[in-house]
Amino acid sequence: MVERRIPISVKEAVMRVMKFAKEGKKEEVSIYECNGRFLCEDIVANHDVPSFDRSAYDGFAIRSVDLKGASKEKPITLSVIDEIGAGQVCQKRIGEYEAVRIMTGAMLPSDCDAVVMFEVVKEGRENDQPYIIIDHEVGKGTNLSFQGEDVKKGKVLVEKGTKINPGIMALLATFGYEKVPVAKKPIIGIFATGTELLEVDEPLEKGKIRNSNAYMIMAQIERAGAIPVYFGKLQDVFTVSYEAMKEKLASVDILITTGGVSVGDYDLLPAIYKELGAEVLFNKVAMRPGSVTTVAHLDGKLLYGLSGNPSACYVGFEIFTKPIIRRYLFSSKPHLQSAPAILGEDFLTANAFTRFFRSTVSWKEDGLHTVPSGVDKSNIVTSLAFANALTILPSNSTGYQKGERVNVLLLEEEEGSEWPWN
Ligand SMILES: Nc1nc2c(c(=O)[nH]1)N[C@H]1C(S)=C(S)[C@@H](COP(=O)(O)OP(=O)(O)OC[C@H]3O[C@@H](n4cnc5c(N)ncnc54)[C@H](O)[C@@H]3O)O[C@H]1N2
Ligand code: MOO
Ligand SMILES: [Mg+2]
Repeated sequence: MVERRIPISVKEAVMRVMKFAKEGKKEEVSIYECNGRFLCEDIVANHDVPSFDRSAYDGFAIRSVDLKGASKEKPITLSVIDEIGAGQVCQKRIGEYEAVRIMTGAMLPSDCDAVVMFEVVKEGRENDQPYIIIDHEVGKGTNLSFQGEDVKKGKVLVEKGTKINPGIMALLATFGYEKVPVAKKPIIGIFATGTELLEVDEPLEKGKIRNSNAYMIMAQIERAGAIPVYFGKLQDVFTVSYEAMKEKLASVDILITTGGVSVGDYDLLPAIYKELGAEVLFNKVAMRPGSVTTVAHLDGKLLYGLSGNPSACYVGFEIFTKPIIRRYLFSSKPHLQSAPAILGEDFLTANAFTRFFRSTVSWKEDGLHTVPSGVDKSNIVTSLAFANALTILPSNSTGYQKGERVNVLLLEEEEGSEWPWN
């Protein structure tokens, strides 16, 4: 008699996996190599930005008090006693009715409190001494960029676990991070199991298929921020598969297999977990696709038995493996980001299990819309190419109608969610 498996809810299954979530190791990499990596420490402003008051325009630094009462009828003349470009510092004292020619970004001389742009003054020269005539009052602080206006020292700017993007690169450089503290990428091993599998360079044969899961999972691992190591495919032969898994487990942080987790005669993973002495966290989840997803635990390492069916394999990874990788990368929002969306098509079949249909979401005037990205069956591979979301349809007996509000999990969004399963 075949083993009867009792399905547990997706939420329960994710909770069981997340009990093993931990922050990974840290390393420092050159700023040249950190784009796309995940910060393992918060980035805190270690000084004010800007760190001095500076001119926001090309013009003249003045003392606003000198221009009190200036008007068209009563213009005021200031003697220009120095000139500074960005990076230069004025060494002179600026006295009554004196000004300094100043360029954008240059430090405001300490005796001045405002800048007037070139465009609004009249320039002249007498006895080789330049002067300016101004016909209006200028308020204190005009045309300045103030110390700390951008950010004040001590502020937490970017939290650990955030993926470094071009804007964060600018912050790292601003605060002098020549070396950047990032999470070490976990190493995820992959075996594709199945006697029917051909490698990508092999011609098709009767009864055989090309192994697509390994390449898909490698790309999903990279998208999650980890390093995939593909150990090749395994025939459905117990001793060979067992020995190979046992050997490679030592060299990885997580081991993924695809296929062989259901109840078929050649589904060997349940017996392999037993022989390895691994604790199986679950082997049936009330979800489709991916109901056979199995996760086991051995000596601090997780073993993922993802389904052989491509769509089930894909979804199993995104729901159960990605958050473990993201926690490893220090994220406090490790799960896929969830968002409300409007169902773009009827989905009228009853669901005994929660359904995650591979979807294409797009913005319209009234919000995010979701439509299937292809046929909704777990053995389908083509729908995956166009999926940028998984639409969650909780189990019900009536199905769902076009226009209904649903939740989607966004596959490409960098910022995840803390817990999308409530
Ligand atoms: N009696 C039952 N049969 C099945 C059940 C069940 O509950 N009772 N569950 C079904 C569900 S649901 C799924 S999903 C599949 C899961 O099968 P396995 O995870 O055991 O995977 P395999 O049997 O090895 O393969 C399934 C399918 O996927 C193809 N495959 C396998 N590896 C790859 C690969 N690397 N690239 C592309 N395609 C692959 C394989 O050829 C099979 O067609 O079980 C149902 N059966
Ligand atoms: O695990 Mo299966 O994907 O539910 O079709
Ligand atoms: Mg099977």
